[in-house]
Amino acid sequence: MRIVGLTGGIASGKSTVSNLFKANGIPVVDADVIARNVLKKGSGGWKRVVAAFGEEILLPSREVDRPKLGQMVFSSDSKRQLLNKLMAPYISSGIFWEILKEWVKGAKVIVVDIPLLFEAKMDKWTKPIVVVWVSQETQLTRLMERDGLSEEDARNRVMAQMSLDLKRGNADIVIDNNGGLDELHQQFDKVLSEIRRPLTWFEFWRSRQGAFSILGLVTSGLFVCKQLN
Ligand SMILES: CC(C)(COP(=O)(O)OP(=O)(O)OC[C@H]1O[C@@H](n2cnc3c(N)ncnc32)[C@H](O)[C@@H]1O)[C@@H](O)C(=O)NCCC(=O)NCCS
Ligand SMILES: Nc1ncnc2c1ncn2[C@@H]1O[C@H](COP(=O)(O)OP(=O)(O)OP(=O)(O)O)[C@@H](O)[C@H]1O
Repeated sequence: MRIVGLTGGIASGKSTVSNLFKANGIPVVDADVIARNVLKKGSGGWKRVVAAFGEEILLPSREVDRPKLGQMVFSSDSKRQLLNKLMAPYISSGIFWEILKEWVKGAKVIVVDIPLLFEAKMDKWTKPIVVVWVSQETQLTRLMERDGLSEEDARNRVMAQMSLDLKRGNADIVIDNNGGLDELHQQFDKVLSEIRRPLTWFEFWRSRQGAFSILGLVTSGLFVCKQLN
């Protein structure tokens, strides 16, 4: 199985690109969706986060007030590190199970959309790594427009992540998303043909089909040995 890493910065266009993958029949594991489930009322992650940050982060419904928690953690490095530490084990195991589900279904190529792929050192598990890159100016403009944030709040969120230029330097494939959607689609078509190229042997053995082939080979090998004895 080929596990493609999709990353970038906040509001650089990862979800826009991952929707294109889905529209082309490639399964996508989305770390933001997994992280949202980790904070669902009553879950293990919710309990740990509420114990650490206090009930002031809860709405009257006792769901986490996400904008309030966001405001807290994106303006304080220590609070953000604490939240990351509490949530990381749940997020990584959630990603693992989602990948396993796709493996069981027999997927040959999957995309994992992880905003903090490099920061969380998960880049070693994915190949190729696709970085959706924009200039900081475009990033701030799109972030402020999409989430209705002030410039200060938008800057805090951008600064909470590794710089997009550094991420670009560690990418196998870069999508420059500063232009319009037409330009993005043109680049995406090239990326799609790149990630659909035939699997390497390593990727094949890691797929469900490969594992069954190994099982078949071992079983027939054992059968032949038994016949010879
Ligand atoms: C702080 C929270 C509650 C704010 O929620 P909100 O709905 O406003 O934002 P949302 O979850 O949609 O995230 C938007 C983007 O923010 C960025 N982001 C989220 N968490 C972090 C973080 N800890 N550090 C840096 N950037 C982050 C990502 O680019 C993400 O795509 C939420 O982001 C959260 O639970 N973060 C911690 C979990 C995490 O690390 N998520 C990233 C998945 S790898
Ligand atoms: N090429 C483009 N032209 C114009 N707008 C775009 C383009 N690509 C993305 N956008 C817009 O920019 C905003 C951010 O894009 P998107 O939500 O895909 O980013 P993201 O990287 O997934 O963000 P997050 O890290 O917050 O999840 C959205 O409002 C989206 O519609």
